[in-house]
Amino acid sequence: MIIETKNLTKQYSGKGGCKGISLSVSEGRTFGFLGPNGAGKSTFVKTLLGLLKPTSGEAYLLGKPIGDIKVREKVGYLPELFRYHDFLTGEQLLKYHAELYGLGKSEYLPKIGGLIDLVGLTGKSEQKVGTYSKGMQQRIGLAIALVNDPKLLFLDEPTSALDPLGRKEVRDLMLDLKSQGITIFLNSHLLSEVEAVCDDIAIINNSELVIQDSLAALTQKEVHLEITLKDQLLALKQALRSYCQEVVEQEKKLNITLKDEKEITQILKVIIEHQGEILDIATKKKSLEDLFLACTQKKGN
Ligand SMILES: Nc1ncnc2c1ncn2[C@@H]1O[C@H](COP(=O)(O)OP(=O)(O)OP(=O)(O)O)[C@@H](O)[C@H]1O
Repeated sequence: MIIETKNLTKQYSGKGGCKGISLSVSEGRTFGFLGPNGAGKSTFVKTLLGLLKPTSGEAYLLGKPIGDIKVREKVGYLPELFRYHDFLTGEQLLKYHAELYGLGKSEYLPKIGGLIDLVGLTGKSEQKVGTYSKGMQQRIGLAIALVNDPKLLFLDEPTSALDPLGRKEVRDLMLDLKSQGITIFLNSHLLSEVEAVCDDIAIINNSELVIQDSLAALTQKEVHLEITLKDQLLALKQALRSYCQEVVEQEKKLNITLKDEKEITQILKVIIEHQGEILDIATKKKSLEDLFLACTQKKGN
């Protein structure tokens, strides 16, 4: 496991923060960490990065207890509330962070230009960061997070300041980094972004972990089928009940829940065998939004 925590707790004077979080992230995966505002996401990430001291519990990055200097050299971080040195140019800022990572000039100089291009700041590297727009500042932050060629990358709301085109570019960049085997820990409120790039997710609510699994397992198990028939057929409904997890009837509409989409063909066969005439059919898979709402509305949010 590249990240592993056991009952990790960080509270502020006994309140807020994150509580008793036990989760694990496998190497090479893109992990989405979700939760409502104030749920404890940033606290958890800052604790893993050694920016906050845990109140209790254990945490390991790359197999070593948090705080290990050698491990920090392999970790990249884009904070949620980024604020950089206004008086430096983009290029100077990147060089400064490369040196903070202990990289020698011969290591970092050849890659500065490539990083500037990668985050879409071509032609802007000589400009002072103080004159950058918020989106440009977030882009330079992303370049800083990549300057040490991290094995593990923490991105806290990496597209919050970007326009739709910029969001797509960063999404593609995340997919590219993933294809290079980099593990990404992504905090995001944009569920469509999480659905597009993440393999696994965890949802945190009121400081506590509610759920953790692969995105596919959490969102694609059940299929909901809504079928409108020309006539109500009692024998058909009875036959369907023996095949489906759940059949709810609303006049001529049947709302059917199946364990798997492979069962759709069988359902259609049963309807045809019973001379049922289908007027309309729609399928709906459980979305990440449904899951998020179910997990975060339970405890009174
Ligand atoms: N420095 C602090 N002092 C006191 N309480 C804090 C501090 N930082 C965070 N908290 C509290 O801890 C809880 C979790 O905050 P955190 O910033 O970790 O949430 P988050 O999930 O990242 O929220 P958001 O999605 O809004 O960024 C909140 O109740 C917050 O008020």
